[in-house]
Amino acid sequence: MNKKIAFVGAGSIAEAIVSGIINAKVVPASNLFVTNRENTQRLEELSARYQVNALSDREEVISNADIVVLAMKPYDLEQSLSAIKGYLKEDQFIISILAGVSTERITELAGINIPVVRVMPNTSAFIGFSATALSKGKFAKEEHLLQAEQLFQTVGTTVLVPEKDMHTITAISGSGPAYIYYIVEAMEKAAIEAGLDSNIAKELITQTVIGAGNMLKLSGEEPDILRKKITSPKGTTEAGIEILEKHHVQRIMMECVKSAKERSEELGK
Ligand SMILES: NC(=O)C1=CN([C@@H]2O[C@H](COP(=O)(O)OP(=O)(O)OC[C@H]3O[C@@H](n4cnc5c(N)ncnc54)[C@H](OP(=O)(O)O)[C@@H]3O)[C@@H](O)[C@H]2O)C=CC1
Ligand SMILES: O=C(O)[C@@H]1CCC=N1
Repeated sequence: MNKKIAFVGAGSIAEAIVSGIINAKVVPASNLFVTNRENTQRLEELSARYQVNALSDREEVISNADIVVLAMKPYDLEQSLSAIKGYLKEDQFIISILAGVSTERITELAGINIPVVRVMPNTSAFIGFSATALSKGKFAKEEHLLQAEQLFQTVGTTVLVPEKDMHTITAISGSGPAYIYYIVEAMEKAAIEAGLDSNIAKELITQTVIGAGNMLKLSGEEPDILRKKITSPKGTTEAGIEILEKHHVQRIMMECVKSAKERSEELGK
């Protein structure tokens, strides 16, 4: 892709995407520009690690870009856009990865009819395994959506969705890896508490998660069927799942997603 891409925000998700794009060799590092608010040490770090153009000069970063990726926290958006809006042009387009914030709000803050594509990736972009959802705003055309999709296909799988679904998607696949890590943390603690060597525990648990993920993707079977195949009558899994059922863990997970979705809605206000 022969486009210059500017990241405004140089945090964990910006790095995951930059790393994924560079590994996929679709956009050369020399076409990637990164800026942030004040942390120059972070910019130096990214420049050394990925050979991208990591610069404090926002004007240089924005005015040379074809695509501007907004990657700051939602509550920093207003201040950030007011600092860069003077350099934005209608022949560029914005990709926003901010949780909760609508394309309409971004256009309003940008103050020009610039195309905006809203994207929700996750940090697995770092290794090319993001699950990314995209939707286009009022001024975005199919070509913008297609370019954004092509870009995010380099860091994982993509789906096109109506913007109204973005809050739910943010709660499911944007935050989703964190829920899995949370469970992994607990499994590791239990294994170590039971006397297992921590490296052995980590290796077994990581491979278990990878295996379960690949089974979901490749076996064509529903998760409850896969689970039942592991659960022998009066066996170990049954004993474990009984505790999860007793504590209503599925219902708690549903509440977790609902709460994350509600937070996404709040962030957009
Ligand atoms: N982390 C994740 O898994 C995901 C995050 N997102 C979304 O991505 C966004 C970023 O998240 P994350 O990477 O975790 O956040 P981080 O806190 O890691 O990074 C935020 C970045 O924004 C920069 N920033 C803040 N204010 C400004 C400003 N005025 N101008 C330019 N840059 C600014 C910060 O710079 P400085 O350090 O100099 O202050 C920092 O580099 C959020 O909106 C989040 O909703 C979406 C999907 C997944
Ligand atoms: O926690 C957050 O708000 C962001 C959005 C999705 C993942 N991290």
